[in-house]
Amino acid sequence: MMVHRRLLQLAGDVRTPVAACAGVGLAVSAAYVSQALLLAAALSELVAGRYDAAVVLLAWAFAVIAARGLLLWARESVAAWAGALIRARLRDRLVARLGALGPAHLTGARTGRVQTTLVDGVEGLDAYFSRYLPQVVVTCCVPLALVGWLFTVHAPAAAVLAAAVGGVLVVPRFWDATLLRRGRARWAAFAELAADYLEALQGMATLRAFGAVGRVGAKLATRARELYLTTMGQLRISLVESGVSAFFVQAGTAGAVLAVAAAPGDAWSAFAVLVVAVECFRPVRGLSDSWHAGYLGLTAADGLEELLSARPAVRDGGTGTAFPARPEIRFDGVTFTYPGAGRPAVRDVSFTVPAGETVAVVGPSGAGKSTLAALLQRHHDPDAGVISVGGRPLGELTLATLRAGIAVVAQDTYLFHGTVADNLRLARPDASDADLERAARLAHAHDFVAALPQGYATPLGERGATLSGGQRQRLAIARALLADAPVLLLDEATSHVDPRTEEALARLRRGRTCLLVAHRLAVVRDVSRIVVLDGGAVIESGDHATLTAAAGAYHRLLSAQEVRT
Ligand SMILES: Nc1ncnc2c1ncn2[C@@H]1O[C@H](COP(=O)(O)OP(=O)(O)OP(=O)(O)O)[C@@H](O)[C@H]1O
Repeated sequence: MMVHRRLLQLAGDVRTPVAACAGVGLAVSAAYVSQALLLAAALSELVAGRYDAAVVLLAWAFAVIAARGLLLWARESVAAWAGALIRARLRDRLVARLGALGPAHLTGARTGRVQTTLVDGVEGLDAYFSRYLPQVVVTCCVPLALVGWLFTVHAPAAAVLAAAVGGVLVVPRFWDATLLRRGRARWAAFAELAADYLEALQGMATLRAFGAVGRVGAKLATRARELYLTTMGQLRISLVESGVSAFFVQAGTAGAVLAVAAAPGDAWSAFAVLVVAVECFRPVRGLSDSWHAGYLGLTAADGLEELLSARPAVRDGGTGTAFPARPEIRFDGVTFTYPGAGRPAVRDVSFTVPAGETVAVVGPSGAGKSTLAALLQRHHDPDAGVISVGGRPLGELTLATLRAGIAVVAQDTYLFHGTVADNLRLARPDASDADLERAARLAHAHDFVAALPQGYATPLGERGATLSGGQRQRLAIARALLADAPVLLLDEATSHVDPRTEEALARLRRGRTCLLVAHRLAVVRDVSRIVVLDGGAVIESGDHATLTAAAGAYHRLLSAQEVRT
């Protein structure tokens, strides 16, 4: 019986559908038992020569058979309904959990593993909760109830059956720990294989460019073999379990017959023992039939445990729901080290972005620019120092308020597999078609969108694969315009842009407090102040003119880039 602590906890979330499946399962068992006992009673009446009574009992038995047909149909329908409900509830819960964990979790975990949990894990749990767990309930209730009743009819046979039922329920438990261990190994192998496949598909162009397709194919084949070996290991355990169960079922039935032979009673008790010996093991056979459902659920438990017990990088403990209008942004002595990293990514960083103005953070690769952007969005919290908007520390606002107050335009825009309109409405689901067009016009995106085969209703393909980088970025600008957030974060968004995109970006910045992160100084224009970051620390700050005149780090960075270009 594959029951796992975490799966039982999760069952609490889907108590009603699981209880409904178990209820119908018990009703089906009751129908089997009633039919068998009616037949036993009819046979004993026949032996006694009371044919009329036998006919009435047989008629009842046929009625029960018809009712059982209906109950079996109901069991399938309820299992399908419960499965759909369970899948939806679990996915909602897991997706909400992923949302709370944020990008900080996804940089630590392999996307393929998370995807395996969300898709295969949830599918596995559907069958576990809608079929296996209800059958566990039936298996625990029906044999015990039947054997208990049989003690009132034929005590010696009941004692033999009680021992066999005890054996079938208890002895296989000795293999549970091994089964769980092998299940974990199998899930780990399965999730790693899925993650490797996803990575190989996503990086196919790079693999081909470096002639590495064959090598990666060989690695995938090794992984697939590991999965095969762990699956076979688990199946071997299941065969031992099935053998032990089959032994107790056969031995119990034979022992009950021998007990009747040794102490024969009337015809009714003999027939009753025979039918109970069959019926009390029927749920056990049903549980063996659902073995695969139990096994899938058990193996998925670890992936779910990993996801559900992961702690979010930041706590959503704020209560403020009003994002300040035209706020000033302040970084005050901010220090942050990534978990597991040896040294801080940013150290004692202090600067201010005045309300409605733009400040650029520049610096070489690894200087800490993206880390500051991530801290502003509270993907992480600083270890020391405070970041505030409009005088309020970020932690005072709810995460939803904070994120609604900051619009982000990055160099590499993520577009989803939907239409242009769907992607724009990500920023404002209630935006009208006219709103979309207005934002797209301001972002200089309308003309190319209108030229697409279905205009705003054109599907964009995965990650917006059917558009150029510049077109994707203009859609991102339109999205940010629609969001109408008071704070703007431009993360390398000004690099490699054409003049029309630059004009759209300038329009977007107007009136908003903007933090502009840039690697190349040539793209930093029209900003109030430049903060030069190196090795995680602010080494200089000022406007273009003073920094150039100072001939310091900014000057050296500028000269180096001019030489390179
Ligand atoms: N998830 C992470 N875990 C551990 N260390 C990280 C992580 N992300 C970044 N770092 C480290 O933090 C430091 C700052 O990185 P960051 O990405 O902020 O630099 P950057 O200035 O944005 O660089 P680039 O211009 O190349 O994007 C680097 O030393 C980097 O290796």
